[in-house]
Amino acid sequence: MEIGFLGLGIMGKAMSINLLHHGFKVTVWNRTLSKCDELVEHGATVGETPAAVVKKCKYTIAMLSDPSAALSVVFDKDGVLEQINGKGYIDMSTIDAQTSIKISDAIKAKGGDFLEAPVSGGKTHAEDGQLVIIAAGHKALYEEALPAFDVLGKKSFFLGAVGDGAKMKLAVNAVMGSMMNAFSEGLRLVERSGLNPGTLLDVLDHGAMSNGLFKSKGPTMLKNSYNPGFPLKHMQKDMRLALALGDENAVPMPVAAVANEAFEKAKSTGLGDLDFSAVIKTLN
Ligand SMILES: NC(=O)C1=CN([C@@H]2O[C@H](COP(=O)(O)OP(=O)(O)OC[C@H]3O[C@@H](n4cnc5c(N)ncnc54)[C@H](OP(=O)(O)O)[C@@H]3O)[C@@H](O)[C@H]2O)C=CC1
Ligand SMILES: O=CCCC(=O)O
Repeated sequence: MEIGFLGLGIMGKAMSINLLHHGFKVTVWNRTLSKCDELVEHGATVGETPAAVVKKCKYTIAMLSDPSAALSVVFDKDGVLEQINGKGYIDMSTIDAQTSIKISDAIKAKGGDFLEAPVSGGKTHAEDGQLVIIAAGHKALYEEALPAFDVLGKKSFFLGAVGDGAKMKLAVNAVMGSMMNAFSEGLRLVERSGLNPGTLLDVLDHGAMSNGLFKSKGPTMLKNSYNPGFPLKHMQKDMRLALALGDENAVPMPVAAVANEAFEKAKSTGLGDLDFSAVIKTLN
């Protein structure tokens, strides 16, 4: 089956290569078109615009940076809406529920089907097909997309109405952003107390807080290496959107609010394009 793929950043590139390696025909588009070249080497075809991709494919996946990018690709000239009649559109970007519903309503009004399917898991999970997919929206489209989701991820959830997947993803990242700040403080505390931060990783790993995040980010943070797996600017976007969701639901989120401030500070000092673990640098 031919799948369209819009957005070849860190995640989109890994995900579309994975689909190609598993025998899917993939037509790609990226705002910076030159990024499609590497995908062509893996067997992809290039569409000149989002509309051209949608026209060619039964369903199209998008993996874009933020709500404004997600809206632009759908609503702008040569965008998804122009060719969506009778087709499926699956937005896997991390965006807020309101944006997702706006996209869904427009697509349905033009005769298309919509599924939101944000993911938990980062670059290496995308490369290894180990993402966790948190879908909501058109159930039949979810079922149709399962062969692709089975390649991209290790587990897929279907939560129901459009917006519910987006909200769940924001809750997951609110926890992750808060954990990263607590972890950073622990590492600095141990270091400044004259202890070996490597030992902290070991102690944590043998206790109740052993987890994949500390295991994957701890060693690179000790090497002061912040090549972006998950860009810090996107984590700050997720914290901002999660806090707005908290506000809508009258949920106090003091821990996430402080974590958001740390990511905001990191962004304002030029760390936005580094991995989100670079937030530890705000503690220098
Ligand atoms: N990295 C990670 O670990 C994870 C990321 N996510 C989420 O996935 C999404 C993508 O993340 P990631 O791949 O890391 O991000 P990147 O910054 O690497 O890629 C962003 C993509 O969005 C495109 N884009 C940005 N603005 C626009 C616009 N106005 N119009 C069209 N395209 C645009 C970029 O195009 P161009 O190349 O032209 O700039 C690029 O293809 C985000 O929502 C992120 O929160 C979810 C789970 C994990
Ligand atoms: O949204 C990004 C999540 C990154 C991860 O789960 O490793």
